Amino acid sequence: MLCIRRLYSTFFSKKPLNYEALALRVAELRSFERISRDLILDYTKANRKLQRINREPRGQFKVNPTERANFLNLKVNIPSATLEDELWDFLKEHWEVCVSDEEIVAAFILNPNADIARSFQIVKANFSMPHSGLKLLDTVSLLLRKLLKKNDYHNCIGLLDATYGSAGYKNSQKGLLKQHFGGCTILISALSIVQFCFISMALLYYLLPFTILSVYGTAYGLLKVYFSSHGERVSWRPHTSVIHRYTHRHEQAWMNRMITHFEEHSELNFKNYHTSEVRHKPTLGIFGQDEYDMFLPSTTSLPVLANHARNEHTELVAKYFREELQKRRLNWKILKEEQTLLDFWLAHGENYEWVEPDQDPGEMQFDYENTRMTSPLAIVKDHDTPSPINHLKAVSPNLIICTSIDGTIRYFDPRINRVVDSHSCPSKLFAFDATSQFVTVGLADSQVQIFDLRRRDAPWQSRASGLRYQMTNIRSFPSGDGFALSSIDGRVSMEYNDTLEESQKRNFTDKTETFVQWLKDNKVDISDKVEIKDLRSVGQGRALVAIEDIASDEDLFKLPQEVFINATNNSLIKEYPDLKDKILDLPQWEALILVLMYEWQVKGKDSKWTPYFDILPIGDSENYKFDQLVFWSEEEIDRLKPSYIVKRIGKASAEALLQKVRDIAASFGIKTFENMSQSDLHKAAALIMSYSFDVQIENGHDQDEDDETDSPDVKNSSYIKSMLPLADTLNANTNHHNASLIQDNDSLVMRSIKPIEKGQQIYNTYSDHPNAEILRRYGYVEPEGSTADFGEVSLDLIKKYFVESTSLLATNVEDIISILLEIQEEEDEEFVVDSFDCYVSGEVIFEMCFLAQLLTVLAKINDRTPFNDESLENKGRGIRRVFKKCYQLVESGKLTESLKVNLFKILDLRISEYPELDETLNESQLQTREGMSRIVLQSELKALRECAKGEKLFCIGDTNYTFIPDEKLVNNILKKSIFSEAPSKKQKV
Ligand SMILES: C[S@@+](CC[C@H](N)C(=O)[O-])C[C@H]1O[C@@H](n2cnc3c(N)ncnc32)[C@H](O)[C@@H]1O
Repeated sequence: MLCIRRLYSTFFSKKPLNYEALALRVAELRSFERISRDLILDYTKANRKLQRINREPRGQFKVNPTERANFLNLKVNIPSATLEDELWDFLKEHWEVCVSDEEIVAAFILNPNADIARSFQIVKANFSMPHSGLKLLDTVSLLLRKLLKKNDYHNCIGLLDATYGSAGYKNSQKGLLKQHFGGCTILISALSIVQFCFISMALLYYLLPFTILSVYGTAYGLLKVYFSSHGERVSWRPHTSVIHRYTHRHEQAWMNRMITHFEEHSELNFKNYHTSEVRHKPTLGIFGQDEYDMFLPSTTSLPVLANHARNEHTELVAKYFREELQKRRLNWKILKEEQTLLDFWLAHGENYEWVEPDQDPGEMQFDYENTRMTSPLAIVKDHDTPSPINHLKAVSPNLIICTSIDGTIRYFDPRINRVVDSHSCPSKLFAFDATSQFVTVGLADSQVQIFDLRRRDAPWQSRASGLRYQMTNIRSFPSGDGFALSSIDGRVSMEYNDTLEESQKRNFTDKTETFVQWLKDNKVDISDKVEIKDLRSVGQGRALVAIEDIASDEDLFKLPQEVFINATNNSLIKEYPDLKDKILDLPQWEALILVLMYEWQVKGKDSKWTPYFDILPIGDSENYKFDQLVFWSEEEIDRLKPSYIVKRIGKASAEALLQKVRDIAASFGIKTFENMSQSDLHKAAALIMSYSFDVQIENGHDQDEDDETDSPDVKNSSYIKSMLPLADTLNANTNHHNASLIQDNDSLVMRSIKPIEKGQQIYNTYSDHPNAEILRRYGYVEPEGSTADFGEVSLDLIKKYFVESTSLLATNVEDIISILLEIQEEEDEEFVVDSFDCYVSGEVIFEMCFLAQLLTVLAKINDRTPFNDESLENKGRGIRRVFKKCYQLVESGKLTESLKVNLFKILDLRISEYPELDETLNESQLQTREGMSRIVLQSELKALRECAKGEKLFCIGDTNYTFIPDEKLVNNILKKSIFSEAPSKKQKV
């Protein structure tokens, strides 16, 4: 028997198997009495085997398919479709046997070549066959699975309707239920009758309904629990009966599978759902609100995913599913863990990988942390002193970016488990976010750096954030074109990733507009003829420009006292009235630095002057320009040599002043005032130096004289050092000065002092300073030269000249100078100073002529009667006589001929100390520190050369000096013995 069965089971598929052989075997089959299921199964296998052979490339028959079909007139290559048709015909011939056997049905439908309609037909027929006992193969499920693989949801649902959802099936299920119900009732009744034997009839009468009810009640409860679909994508709508749930349980199970499949294959799974829907919703409330608690994204909100183009088909299928679920009393529901993920996502940002549909989000987080804990080698191995990771984000399956507080950013490739790139930021890194294009980090000092992922070696942008305090978080906009920043004080700033230039421009203009509005809100009256313009392109920051022609003496704006910041108008004394006297007792500088620091640093954004600070270099990084000499490095300062400005920078006195301010602030006992940073103090001091005004208290505006060091206290001054918004927006230029600040009762008015044409800049004056001093105080230079430019000749150079060029010895010269200093004291005349100005007008300060005249005459006297070895007392006597004679000489409008020669030589000596200067500097060079140094040197050199021309050297004031021979003066002086004490008349007698 076994032998016959084996024979039957390989009747068709035995070797050799080809089309001719199979056809012969089928013909042979006609003679069989009864066709067994094994034979049908074998035929199916053989037929499919031939189809498979067709698909395989063949070694020997490398001919094209049409030729192959007729090779040697043999039917060696019958198309699969023909074979499949033949198989179908064969099955139909033996339909009854086929459809009653799941194995045959499965063999037919599982082949890739099987036609769906035929599969459908055969499965449906198989399903409708009455079955006794357990089915070994669920052909419906097999076909459903196959259809799902092809994403053929319509046929899936069609098959479901025709099988598990069909009325016949449901009725059969109901029948089954009834049978169970009947069976149970009989069983309970039988048990009750048995009980009857032991208890009284009356008791049975009461007990029977109770027993029946409790049995059915328990059964119902169990069924309900069993069919309440936990953890599935679809669930029964409320109030769906247990009977319905029971009869439709396969339908529900398959709908669940189909939807999960659809979501995963259409990339509509939960991860993508977040990115499409949730970000538009302010709360999570939309989930679980009603029974249709999961919405599929609409066409417009569907995410555009790189590899899964969204298409209308997806939309239609989604709609179709919704309708089908409704029909079946089913809901598409959110899963608990997804809700958790959603919370997690909202709190931590997206891009956390959603690996499996039922993955625990907590685990995902853990996994990432694990990445750092379990793979430290990969992450830190190329760093000697690794700092712990403070942020981490996966921007793609191939790239995880992690950062450390020390400013390191590392790029980790999870595929190879290695850090593939890393770089460092200049300071501590507090906040981070990344998109597929940009990495944005928040650093110390409110700096933000944005890196383009394609070029990570240098930041794409570095900028100051809009926030003052330490950043806590950064979140990139979903659109990727900007980010939101938060800081520890609870502020949030929104910023755009536009190009640096665009963003700076926007920031700059926004700040100016806010400032102008603030001025108007504070009753600052501004003429319509002026406007604040952006002149950064020419290195002048903000500036006031005429937008209409302006006549002389026109008011350009009027500032009420309320907008000034000074010792009497500030929040510090308003909030701490007890400090008022203390502050007024301070010198001007100390007082203003303190009140300014309080407004800027302690009050911060709560200060009334915030919009003003936002346009000052201290608050506007785009207008950040602290080029005053105190900010220059030693090397930069060296470029200013031989200008004597290098000796007057005043770094040490600035430090001392700031230390004093610090001590005073500490004595105030204000906690928030104790942590002033040195760099902020420097900025405040530099700001006051270049932006403050000295406002006269009684008699009008008194422009700042040199009060940097010894100013009296505020209370006893005739002026008060003040910050004047808008007035300090005006730049200055000694050549183009066209407006001045004038006191007008309680207000200050900026008034034009000459006609100003439309488009011209309005220039105030910062007093008449040469370029070197303008640079020291204000950090800029006038490229065409200041009208007040001068070069300088030092006392040391004059001494050196006389020692090297005359008979005077160095010690003698020193004695002469010390005696002259005494005379200077006695006579209250100042002619021995550290350096002498030589103006660009060609004039020199007269004191220089006078000193040189004295030394010239003394040298001539020394030629005749050397006095080097005389006692100091004797020298003093002689030098006093020379002083007197020279004084008389210059008073009579005369100088000696040798003085003229010596003065030219001294000037030449000074000029020779300057390097050769290349005259040509382009616009951008002019704005660099190097360029400005050169301008300073050029300005000084020009002044010295003008003087050396001699045209105005001896026209000092109203006097045009004439020259006499030196001998004449010397003879006159030496008429007496000048270095020995003249005997008194009494003694003579
Ligand atoms: C009182 S503020 C004038 C307003 C300033 N431009 C601004 O944007 O805030 C003085 C500062 O302006 C700049 N400044 C003034 N006059 C200038 C000029 N003629 N050329 C270049 N910069 C000038 C210097 O940086 C100086 O420290």
